[in-house]
Amino acid sequence: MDNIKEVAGRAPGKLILCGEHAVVHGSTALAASLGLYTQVRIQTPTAETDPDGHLTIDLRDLNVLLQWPIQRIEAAFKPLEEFVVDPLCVKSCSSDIMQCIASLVNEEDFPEAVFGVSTGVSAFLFLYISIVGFKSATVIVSSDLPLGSGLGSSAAFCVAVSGALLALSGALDLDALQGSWLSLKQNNREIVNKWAFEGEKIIHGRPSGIDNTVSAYGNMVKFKSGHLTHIEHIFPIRMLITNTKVGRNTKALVAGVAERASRHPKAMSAVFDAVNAISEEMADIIQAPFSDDASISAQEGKLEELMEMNQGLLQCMGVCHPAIKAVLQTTSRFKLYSKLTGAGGGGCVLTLLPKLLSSKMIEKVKVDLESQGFQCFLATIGGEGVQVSFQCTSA
Ligand SMILES: Nc1ncnc2c1ncn2[C@@H]1O[C@H](COP(=O)(O)OP(=O)(O)O)[C@@H](O)[C@H]1O
Ligand SMILES: C[C@@](O)(CCOP(=O)(O)O)CC(=O)O
Ligand SMILES: [Mg+2]
Repeated sequence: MDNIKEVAGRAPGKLILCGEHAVVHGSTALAASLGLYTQVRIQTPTAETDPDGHLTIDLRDLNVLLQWPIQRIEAAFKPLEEFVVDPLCVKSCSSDIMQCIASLVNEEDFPEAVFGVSTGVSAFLFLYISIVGFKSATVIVSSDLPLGSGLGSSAAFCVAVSGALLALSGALDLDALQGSWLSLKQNNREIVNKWAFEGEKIIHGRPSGIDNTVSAYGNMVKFKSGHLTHIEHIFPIRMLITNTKVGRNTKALVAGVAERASRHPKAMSAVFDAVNAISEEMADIIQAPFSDDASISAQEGKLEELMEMNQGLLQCMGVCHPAIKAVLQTTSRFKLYSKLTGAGGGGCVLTLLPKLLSSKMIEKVKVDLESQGFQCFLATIGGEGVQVSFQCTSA
């Protein structure tokens, strides 16, 4: 019998092509996975390497290392009369559970620069204790994604953590091949996605579920009121991603849009309806057949117009930022169309790069944006969703 020595999970970030924020209020949105991943490695110690039992989490991107004795975690959860550890029974983090988690997290003195880390740590502890219980482990998290920039790092974190923990618990139906990344079966993706959504709730407050869904399933999805439709994405889409490097927090931005919607219910409902129509049209264009460069250019022209309209409506929702406007102005000087992606308020902006745009011109746009202090990159769109891998030792 083999003993699991290390389990890893990895999950991609995402681009929202259309419909962010409105999707929280029931509109359709369109998103694609990104070829940038968050990786979570879980090492299980032996009685010799950790005789007293600890849970250690090493958040490499934030330079934060936390450790709790397992007994301390058990003591924190003692007030809960019934706390069920069951990887197959997905539950929400109740206020009682959150109080126990807060008693552990509040003991930590996070540096000011990593404000926001406590919600990620709380989500991690909730998932860990719910899925594997009061067991020792060292968990190492690292990501290719910029955190808090609209590319779904929170969802990639929750999906990768859930995938790795479910694999460790034995709840996934896998043909374990050591060392290689394993794709999950549909029913396994579903349970990873459900747990990740519960984690994302702790980080976002009121998530739509689109980010964790596209991270779990990969490729391109259309999403509305919790329902996912896979999009056949044969149309070639190239996007330049520009990170304004203005930090922001999704939870606060989502709450701000909800407040605006409660102040102006009729006007905002019209805004959300318009976004719904734009997302539906965009999905149709992406799935429509195309024959030659001329038909591609015609479809790109429509996508550009829809992106411009979506950006205008995001401004109506109050989630733009002067840095985002600076990116829009710069790219429009090159006759390119852009929109913010994710929660806005800073973060990343997408610019559609038409198929016939030369690499020399793309370079010029990048140089201009980077001279203003922004960071530009191209990334592949529509890759694999969550994957797991194992390293075992023979007992
Ligand atoms: N690699 C990571 N390590 C630790 N925490 C992470 C990581 N990725 C995401 N998080 C958590 O997610 C939060 C950022 O989520 P959010 O504000 O939704 O932005 P986004 O999802 O657009 O990156 C961070 O403040 C942190 O709590
Ligand atoms: C604003 C929203 O539509 C997307 C947020 O994405 P991100 O956390 O900024 O990557 C919120 C959601 O759908 O849960
Ligand atoms: Mg997020």
